[in-house]
Amino acid sequence: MSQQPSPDQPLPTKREIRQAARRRRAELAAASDGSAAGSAIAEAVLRFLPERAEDQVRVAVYESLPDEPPTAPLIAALLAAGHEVIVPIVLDDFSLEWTYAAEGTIGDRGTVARLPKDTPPSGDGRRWLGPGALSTCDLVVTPGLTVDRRGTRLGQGGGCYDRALRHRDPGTPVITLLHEGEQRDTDLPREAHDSPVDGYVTTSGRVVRTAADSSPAHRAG
Ligand SMILES: Nc1nc2c(c(=O)[nH]1)N(C=O)[C@@H](CNc1ccc(C(=O)N[C@@H](CCC(=O)O)C(=O)O)cc1)CN2
Ligand SMILES: Nc1ncnc2c1ncn2[C@@H]1O[C@H](COP(=O)(O)OP(=O)(O)OP(=O)(O)O)[C@@H](O)[C@H]1O
Repeated sequence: MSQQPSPDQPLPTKREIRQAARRRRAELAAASDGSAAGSAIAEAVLRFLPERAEDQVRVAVYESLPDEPPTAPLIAALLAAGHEVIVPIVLDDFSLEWTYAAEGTIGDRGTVARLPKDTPPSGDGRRWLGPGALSTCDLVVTPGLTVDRRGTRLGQGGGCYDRALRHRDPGTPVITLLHEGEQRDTDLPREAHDSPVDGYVTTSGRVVRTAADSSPAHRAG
């Protein structure tokens, strides 16, 4: 995405950018080869794993919705390599709760159906790991509609990841998955709660590290 702002037009709001990004996502998803995209993402994210990847690492991912860059092959590849994968459930206050992803259960949960707090886990042996589980991860892979060159990420607007990322270890890299073409050349609006990401991976398998930024919002919280 590369809309150039014109000097006499007001800057678009997050809401306007989000609406345009959702429309664009629907078009890109319809034109995308999901199977190639899933493999490209899995390969690229495995390459992004921190150095000690020969050991078991813990990675936070999410279960993708139909228009999103597909995550099922990534989750399967991480599990096959012996890593731990946690995925989020969203609670009614838009905070995220985490549970282990297990092969065979991928995609069978409503990842955006908000659950009342204190809902017991359903399914064999599943347990909640607590919102703080993100602090134990070696890599966090987030959803997002677009990311700019400074690493500002625009999500679905619930603020779920903005809240959740406050729990991560400041040294843990955070990357967003995008369809190729969703990256943004002009700056997104950044608010104090927005936690910039370290990079993004596209459905073409491109790994892009976003510029380090020391603005006050960086690593906020
Ligand atoms: N695949 C995927 N999982 C994800 C996210 C995402 O973007 N993609 N999230 C990224 O943050 C979190 C969920 N974000 C959410 C943001 C808004 C609403 C929401 O407003 N829900 C409405 C109903 C929406 C519907 O049914 O379509 C509601 O509960 O009233 C829910 C979840 C966690 N899991
Ligand atoms: N740490 C927080 N505590 C409370 N509210 C927050 C926090 N972070 C964000 N919010 C609120 O969440 C709402 C959505 O924020 P924003 O538009 O930045 O979402 P987003 O980044 O697109 O969504 P997401 O993080 O779910 O991908 C805003 O009203 C914001 O004030």
